[in-house]
Order: sequence, then C-alpha cells, then structure tokens
Amino acid sequence: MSCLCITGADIREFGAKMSGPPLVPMIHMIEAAAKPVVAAIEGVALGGGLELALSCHYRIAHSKARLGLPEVTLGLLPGAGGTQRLPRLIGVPAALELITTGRHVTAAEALQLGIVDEVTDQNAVDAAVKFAQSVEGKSLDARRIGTFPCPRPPDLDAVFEKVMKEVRRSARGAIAPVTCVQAVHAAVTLPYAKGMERERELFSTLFTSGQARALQYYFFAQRAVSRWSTPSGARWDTSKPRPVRKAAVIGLGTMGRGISVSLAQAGFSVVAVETQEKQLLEAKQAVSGMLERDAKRRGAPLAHGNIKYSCSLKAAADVDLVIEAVFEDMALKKAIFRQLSAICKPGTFLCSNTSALDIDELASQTQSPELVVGMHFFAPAHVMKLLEVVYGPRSSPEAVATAMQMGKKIGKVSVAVGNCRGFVGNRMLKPYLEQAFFLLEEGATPEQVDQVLEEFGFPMGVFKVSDLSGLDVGWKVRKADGLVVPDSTGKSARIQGGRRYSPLGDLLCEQGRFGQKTGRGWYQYDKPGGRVAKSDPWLHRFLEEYRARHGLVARRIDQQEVLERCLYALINEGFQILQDGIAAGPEDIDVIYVLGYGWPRHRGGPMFFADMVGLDKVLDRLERYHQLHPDVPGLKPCSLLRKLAAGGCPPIHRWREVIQKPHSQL
Ligand SMILES: CC(C)(COP(=O)(O)OP(=O)(O)OC[C@H]1O[C@@H](n2cnc3c(N)ncnc32)[C@H](O)[C@@H]1OP(=O)(O)O)[C@@H](O)C(=O)NCCC(=O)NCCSC(=O)/C=C/CCCCCCCCCCCCC(=O)O
Repeated sequence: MSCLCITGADIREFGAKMSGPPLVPMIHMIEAAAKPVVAAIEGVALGGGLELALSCHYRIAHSKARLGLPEVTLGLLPGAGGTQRLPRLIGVPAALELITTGRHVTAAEALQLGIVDEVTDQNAVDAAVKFAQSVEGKSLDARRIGTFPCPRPPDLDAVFEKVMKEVRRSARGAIAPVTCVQAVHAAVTLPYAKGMERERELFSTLFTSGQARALQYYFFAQRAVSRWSTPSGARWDTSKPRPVRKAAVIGLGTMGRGISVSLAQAGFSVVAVETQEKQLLEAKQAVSGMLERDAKRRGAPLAHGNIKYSCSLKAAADVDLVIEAVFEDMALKKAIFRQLSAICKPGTFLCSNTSALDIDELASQTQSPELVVGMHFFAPAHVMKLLEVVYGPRSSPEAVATAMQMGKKIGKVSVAVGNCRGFVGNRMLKPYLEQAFFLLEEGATPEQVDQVLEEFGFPMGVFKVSDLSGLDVGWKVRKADGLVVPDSTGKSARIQGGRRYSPLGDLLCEQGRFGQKTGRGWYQYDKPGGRVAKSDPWLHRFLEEYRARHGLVARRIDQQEVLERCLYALINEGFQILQDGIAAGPEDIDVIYVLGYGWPRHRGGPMFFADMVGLDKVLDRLERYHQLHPDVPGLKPCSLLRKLAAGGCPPIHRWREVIQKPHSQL
C-alpha cells in the first residue's frame, strides 16, 4: 500500500542540487514488484506524485482528490515515465490533452478516463486495503502499465500533426508543450525502454532551459504577491480584513457589468446601480446573459438572485463595500464619492475601479479617507484574473486587507500597489506605447512592430491592442492633459514641455479612426466591430505624408531595435516604480504584466526578463538609445537599474535588499 498526497517534486529544488532517492528507479522497482501495490490517493497526486501512482498496480482515489501532470506549466514534461505510461493507460488523445495543458482532473473524471480504478468517499487508505484484499492472488501481468503496448491511433500522423499545430499556435513560443507532444510521440513509436530514454533526453533539454526557470519563478511570484506589504508598514499577516457580505457596484458600463458578474458568482449580495433607467435595463439584460452563459459553461447554478438593480445611489446605504466603476472622469468620480460618503453606513469601504486616477484625491472627498482604496479590474472584468489593489497614503491596513481578500474570494490574483498616475500596469504601458509611436515616425509600420511583439510572445501587438481597446481612450486622456495642441506652425506639436511627443494617435482620432469599433484604426476591418485586422494602405500613405510634413526621413528599423526600445522603456519604468516604492518587489510587477497585459508567462514577466537578459546589457542599451533620443526621458536609465548593475547585477530574488522604499508619491 502506498498512500499518496503528493504535489510532485519540490519546485524549489529544481534550481539547486536535487536530494533524496531518484524517482525513476523507484518507480520501476514498484512496477516490477511481485506483490500488488495499491495507491491510495487523498488530496492531490500531481506531477511526480501521479507518476508514482501510475507505477502502482492499482489506484484508489478519494472523491475530493485531484490528479494531473502540470509539469508543462513549469516549463517541463512529466519526466518520471508520465509521458510513456499515461498514453498506454488512457490512450494517446486523452493523454496528449492532459500532458500538454497540465490540467488537473477530479477523481470522477480520472475514473472515467481510466486513470484510477475506484473512487471512494471513505478514507482512501481503508478503501485501498479492502481493494487489495479483493485482488489478492490475481496475476499482476496485466497491471504493469510499462508493459502495455501503446495504443496506436490508425491516423497517427494526422493526430500528431493536428495536435502539434494547435499546441504551437497556443504556446506562443513556449517550448514545453511542443516537447511534451514529442515525448508522447515517442511512447507510440518506440518500445517502452527507448521511450523512457527519449523522455529523459527531452526532459533534460527543458530542465536547463531559460523558459523552465521563468515559469518556475512565476509560480512562486504569483504566490508571493499575496504576502503584501505597504511602505507604511501594513502587512498581510498583521492586517485583518473585515467581512464583506453585501457590495454595491456603481456604474454599469462594460467594467461595472463584469465586476457585478464576478461578485455575484462568488456569492456576494450585489446592489448594481446605474442612474439612467434605460441604461439600467440594458445592463440588467447584459449581466443576466453573462451569468447564464457562464453558468451553462461551468455547469454551475445561476447567480441571478444575488443581484438587485437600482437607479439610486441610496440603494448602497447598507452595503459593506462599494466599487465605483463610472467613466474615467475625476469630477464625476469625486461627486460620487462625496455622495457615497454621506449615504453609506459608517465603516463602508469605498473603492474605485479607476485605471489611473489619484485615489487620494477621491479619498479627500469622503468623511473617512482611511476607508478608500482602488480596486482596478482588467477588461473583461469577470474573466481577467488580475486585480490591482491601490492603497493611498491614508488607506487603512484594514481597507487594503479587505480589498485583497475580496479579490481572492472572487478568484482574482490581487496585487497591492501604491498610488501614482496609472499605478503599476498602466504607468509602465505609457513609455512602451510611446516608443511604438516613435518607431512609426522613424520608419516602422504597425504591422512590423506588432509582428516583433507577437513573435516575442504577446498575444497581440501594441497596435492591435490599441485598435481593440479604442484609440479614443488615450486621446481623451491626452486632451485632458493638454497635450493635443498644434505648434506655432499649425502642425501637431512633436515636442511637449521639452520632451518628444507623437501626435499620431491624436491625428487618427481626428479622422474618426477609433479602432475596431469604427472599422478603422491602425488597421482596417471589414466593418465597424470587425475583429480581423488587415493592413491599410491609407495608413501607410498617411505615415509617409506625416513624415514628409515633419521633415522626418524613414529609415530601416530592425527587429532588435523594435523589441529593445519597446520593452526596455517599459522595464525602465518598472525599475522607477520599484525605486518609488509603488510596487513592493519585482514579483508584483511581473504578475501584473503576465496576468493583465499578456506578457508571455514563459518569459517570467518584464523584471525577470531584464534579469535574464542581464541588467548591465539592459542598462547599456538604454544608455545608447537615450544618447540617440535625449528628448525621451523614458529612455534615461533609472538610478535603481544603475545601482543594481553597479552592484554586480544581483539575481532578481536579491533586488529587494537593494531597493530603498520611500512612500509612494504622485
Ligand atoms: C494544487 C497545489 C498543490 C495547492 O494549491 P493551493 O492549496 O492553492 O496552495 P498554494 O498556495 O498553491 O501552495 C501552498 C504552498 O505550497 C507551495 N508549493 C505547492 N506546490 C509546490 C511544489 N511542487 N514545490 C514547492 N512548493 C510548492 C506553494 O509555493 C505555496 O507556498 P508559498 O506560498 O509559495 O510559500 C498547488 O500549489 C500546485 O498546483 N502546486 C504545483 C504542483 C506541481 O506543479 N507539481 C508538479 C511539480 S514538477 C514534478 O513533480 C516533476 C517530477 C518529475 C521528476 C522527474 C525526475 C526526472 C529526473 C531527471 C533529472 C534530470 C535532471 C536533468 C538535468 C541535466 O540533465 O543536467
């Protein structure tokens, strides 16, 4: 009998020398044993844990157990026989699906797939003992999976070709999923012993790859962000959240609807407020539709009953927490915060879903500024996993802890960040976008820039994202900032406040080109609302005319320059954010970028990427680009980056020792 609850190998050991008995010989020994070995699975059997169970002659799982081979999510493949045994046990298509996605399955699904022999609601060990007694004396010949022939699909080549194509498409440059397919292919085409050799070979390649390092770093980073702290000394382990049962959402546009859905699905009582009757009805229909579709997809009960709709802010009088999600208009938000402060019962937390505005300014409108925090969701709010919890200088530790816990309850990964324009994510986006615009001025095309970024692993390049989210969003902000003005010659100004400025986005907006919604933006679409971006000859002509008008001579720009200028400008801002104490550590930034902005997980996040490239190299390139573009402050290397490079480029887990953390500032 072997009782299992194994999450797999200790991932921390992968970076160091591995200790303990090697798994593969042990697995072979168990499978070859003359006595029947029954695995009793409670909790989880993941990775090496499931591989160990697969070497047993029988497997009994508790009904609450979860099983899986998640190695691919860590940049690896199941290297202790998993790629050779699982297809022999459950067939090639099912094994490929589990191994290339790393998906966990429930005990019930494992039974259905044939991974386990029995599921029990009782103690798994007792059930396994009983089971062992029932098979006493039976031959084990048919129970050693390693001796099974691997089922060979009749259309073997077509099956693998299709899977490989799909895996390559969705992997966006990640090598582990592709390597997993190669390992399973070996199970079908090679005898078991040779297949094991091939598995080992492929495992070794992945094991030493930068992608495995990045994914393993990211695994811990995502967990580390829950241990938040603020410069004022509030911490996750000393600050107590207050219970929230009832919450209000103010403003039922796209964001407010998504937030309402998230809250209702997590079992909160929700008061959804939209001041205009017509918009309220539209929102109600939209939210109901979202809840219905989601319940159907998940096979979960409908959460309709949890939401009450109202046209009056007064409906929020008795809630424990409010999330305001109206337009990005400071005057409007301030008015709402003033009213809420008068309407809500004492102690109600007042949160804003602003994506960039000053939380402290909002707090100043209320009687209890300590109850105000930002809860910045990402669109679509019921789908995206990220939540930036923004603390202002006056937010209480209790308010931060409550928002962080609320995020967790609705299934988000919450990252606590300081208050500044754009917080972490959008603040870093600004220099990235700026570089993309400058590259167009200098001779690049949107297609070229997007292709480089997509090859790096982003699901969409910067210009496609801009078309998707709407060019008018940034235009409104730039207009409010007084940036959209002509120069003395009547042309759109390319220098603002002594720094380079690109009016390209403003000029497109003036032409009514807002992106997908108008059918034209940086690309053209077959109709307003169309999704497929096509090159637009108009845009290319427009760029040529623009350059001619401003005396700019187009030059050939290579891939390396596109990538370095966009990414290093973003990373440089990340260092500034760390230096300003807006993010507590590089992990916070990396999690925000992976979950909120499509940064490829197999590259760890922007700060991890900088560490991998080498801080001295990033510094060197930024210095060079800043020399060439002295009017672009975003390219001037941040002093923290200089300090880290001068200190011998310590690895990322040592950066916190170097970072000075003054209070966040606007
Ligand atoms: C589902 C979970 C297990 C639990 O989830 P949850 O309840 O939400 O809790 P968490 O917050 O996630 O976790 C709690 C804390 O536990 C830490 N944790 C969890 N799992 C691990 C782990 N596997 N290792 C280390 N630490 C772990 C977690 O970090 C939390 O702590 P903290 O908050 O961070 O402090 C969930 O956690 C989960 O899904 N875990 C991961 C499971 C997983 O991915 N397992 C697979 C691991 S890989 C594996 O098993 C591989 C085995 C194959 C061995 C192959 C042997 C071949 C030998 C060949 C060697 C060749 C070398 C070649 C070199 C050369 O050639 O040179």
